[in-house]
Amino acid sequence: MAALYNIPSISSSTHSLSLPHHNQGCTKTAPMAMASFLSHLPKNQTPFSLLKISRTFTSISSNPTTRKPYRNLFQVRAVAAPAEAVAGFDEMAAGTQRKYYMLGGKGGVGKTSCAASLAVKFANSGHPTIVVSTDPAHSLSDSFAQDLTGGMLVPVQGLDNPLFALEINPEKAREEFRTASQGGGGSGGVKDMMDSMGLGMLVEQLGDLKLGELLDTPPPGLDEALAISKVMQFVESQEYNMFTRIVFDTAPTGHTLRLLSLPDFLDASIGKILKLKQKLSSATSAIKSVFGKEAKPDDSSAKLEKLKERMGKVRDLFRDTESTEFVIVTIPTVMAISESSRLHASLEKENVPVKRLIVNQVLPASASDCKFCAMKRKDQKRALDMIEKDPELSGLRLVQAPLVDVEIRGVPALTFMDHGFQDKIGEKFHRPFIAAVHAI
Ligand SMILES: Nc1ncnc2c1ncn2[C@@H]1O[C@H](COP(=O)(O)OP(=O)(O)OP(=O)(O)O)[C@@H](O)[C@H]1O
Repeated sequence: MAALYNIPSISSSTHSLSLPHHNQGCTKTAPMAMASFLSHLPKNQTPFSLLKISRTFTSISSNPTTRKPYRNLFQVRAVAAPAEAVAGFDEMAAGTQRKYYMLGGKGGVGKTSCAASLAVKFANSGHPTIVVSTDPAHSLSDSFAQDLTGGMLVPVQGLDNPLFALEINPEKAREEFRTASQGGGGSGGVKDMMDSMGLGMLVEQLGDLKLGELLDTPPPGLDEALAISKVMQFVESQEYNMFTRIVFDTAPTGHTLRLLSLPDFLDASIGKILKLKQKLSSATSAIKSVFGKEAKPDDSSAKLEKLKERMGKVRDLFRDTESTEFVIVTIPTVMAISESSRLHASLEKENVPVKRLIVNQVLPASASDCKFCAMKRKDQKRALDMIEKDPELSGLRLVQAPLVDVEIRGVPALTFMDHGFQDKIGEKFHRPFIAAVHAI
């Protein structure tokens, strides 16, 4: 368990983090993020139309030698109308109380990019933040252009304030379930022993469900629920109480819905497993006493009970209106909006608080008026009108994010995306947005 989440220790008195490697400090690695960002630019090409990147990087190369902190070396600026480019995220960054944000929606709509962008926004607003991907198909590493696959919290490079990221390995979470279900001296052990005595058939007869199948195929959503429960365990500890924003990049819609129904499913299935274990263990004790063997204590039932309890906590977290908000991410297409509407209905049914809808990849008005763009914009407009009429979605606060013509990777790009977010309230739909990343 400890190996699975090798979390760096935190000195709460100084609010600084003891990092696993001395050179991973948040303020020292902006050039790496920038270098990584720049590595995606085509050679000898003026960068993309939406980003103008200053090529004056002399200070970047000198810093590793001088070891001066990189604080404020880079700024991402909205060149067009910065005053109006107020991020729709601002409201979410307000307040000092700890908040959990779960971002979810249809596959590929930009959940990870928005979760990463939101986390950067929180950190830049002074919130020590943790962003966790619980989506079994991770892309948070790609989004931050950093390797986050090590099963430990990694400081995100290029920020002044603490932002830590983590991708949770679903295979390890599943393994944890198998271990808890089978347990030392549990059904597996019992079956092996009884097999060795030629009594394996008895185990089959005692089983009132296909135990093997259940153990080998954990219920859908369990890996993600376990991941969330893990994060809850450590962030609830004293050591982590400085973190005031926890952002979850969750798996696509279907998975989320299964996750929400999981605690009830587990109540039923764990109940069955426990019943079966009881039958097996009393049969085994009787057989062992006949053969004069000592019965080994079985702690797997306690583990299963614990698992059930942890899943219950995840269920409660999702429904906690005080501290939690589920943010639906969508794109302006009829299909995505229809799915978001269904997702909202299901979340409401499950009493999960939803206040906001992020509409990502909205075509900016500045995009050239080629036939394709004009058609696309018309199409998007139709989809956005659909939101206004949709009984599930019309009541949500709408945050729009522009479609950008660069791949969103690394902190500067994610910050740029944050500046591009606009609140629909008081805004005319479609605003040109141009950002410049400057090395000062
Ligand atoms: N506003 C945007 N403009 C341009 N590209 C974007 C935008 N948002 C996301 N993308 C790109 O779309 C792709 C998918 O984004 P992302 O991984 O964030 O989606 P996702 O919903 O998390 O996907 P999955 O469901 O596979 O986890 C990425 O290549 C990302 O860079």
